[in-house]
Amino acid sequence: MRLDAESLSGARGGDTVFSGVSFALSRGQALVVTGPNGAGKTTLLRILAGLLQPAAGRVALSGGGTAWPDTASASHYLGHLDAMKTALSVEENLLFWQRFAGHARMSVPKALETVGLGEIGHLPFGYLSTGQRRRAALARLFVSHRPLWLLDEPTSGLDRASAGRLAGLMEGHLREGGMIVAATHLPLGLAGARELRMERE
Ligand SMILES: Nc1ncnc2c1ncn2[C@@H]1O[C@H](COP(=O)(O)OP(=O)(O)OP(=O)(O)O)[C@@H](O)[C@H]1O
Repeated sequence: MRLDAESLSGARGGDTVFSGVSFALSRGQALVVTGPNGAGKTTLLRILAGLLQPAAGRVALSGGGTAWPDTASASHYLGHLDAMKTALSVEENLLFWQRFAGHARMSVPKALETVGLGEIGHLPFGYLSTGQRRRAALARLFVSHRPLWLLDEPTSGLDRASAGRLAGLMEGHLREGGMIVAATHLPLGLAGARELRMERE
């Protein structure tokens, strides 16, 4: 499987945010996207996820077969917001995501253990601390399999131990042949990841 971004431009509100972004990613590879606030990292991730149209250029996923014909179907997109309902329990939220995304992988309790939240699946999501919310959102990556992880500031709100745990989980995904594009202001601890530095236009 291979992800190709060719001469991508991104625009928001009619203004060009970035242009001429090209990269290729194969199984087992990660790209870390860095740059100042407003450089277009989130815009790029949303284009890769199929949530925004590029202003120019194209995104192509090859080798995904009928299960993963494009990046929208092949990816987990983890944005700034945790995309969880505060009134539902953590488990209920994750069950929803598992049914929605399909390709069930781990059970919800197992995914919660994986992110170190084994004890609190029964709590309403709204009761969780900032870092616990982020970890619960990260559990979405494990309840359903998607080969491409698109992660926007994945360590935001995480303590050092949780960030280290996430680095290990991301490396596990790469070892299994997955791909990761992650926007970040902080080092993610991903050995061998390439960097795409974005600047404000
Ligand atoms: N919905 C929108 N309408 C108009 N402009 C937008 C919209 N969303 C983002 N922008 C603008 O697009 C530019 C790029 O924003 P983006 O969120 O992609 O940057 P970023 O690199 O992810 O920043 P940060 O590091 O702060 O998360 C910014 O100037 C922002 O104000």
